[in-house]
Amino acid sequence: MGKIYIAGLTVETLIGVYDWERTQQTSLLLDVTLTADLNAAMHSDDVNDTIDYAKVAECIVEVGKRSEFELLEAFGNAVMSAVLETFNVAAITVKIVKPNILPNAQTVAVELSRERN
Ligand SMILES: Nc1nc2c(c(=O)[nH]1)N=C([C@H](O)[C@@H](O)CO)CN2
Repeated sequence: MGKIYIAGLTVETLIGVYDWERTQQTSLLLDVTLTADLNAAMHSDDVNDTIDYAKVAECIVEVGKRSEFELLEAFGNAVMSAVLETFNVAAITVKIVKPNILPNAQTVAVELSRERN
């Protein structure tokens, strides 16, 4: 097993509890950790034998484009479902950072994890 990290991925999505948040998309920053078997790629040096982090990033950006959740928790769950359905990963952790939303904090964030059943 190994880990693949994507840090600070910008994802635009409609998200928020309040009416003023639902008139335009918000920029979120995602940190994603994937647990997967990387042994084949370690030996073959072939991107087809691993989890292509560029494709994972594209997948997550697409989830953002088509979703309109209220909570970071629900958006994060949709991200994890999409990645688990599309890629051969054993586990995923997603930290979703929402900047500049509280007057007295730089960021708020939620971190969620799921494993393949
Ligand atoms: N645990 C959470 N708390 C809150 C969320 C959220 O997504 N998860 N969202 C909001 C509002 O949308 C916030 O962005 C502005 O107040 C409030 N609390």
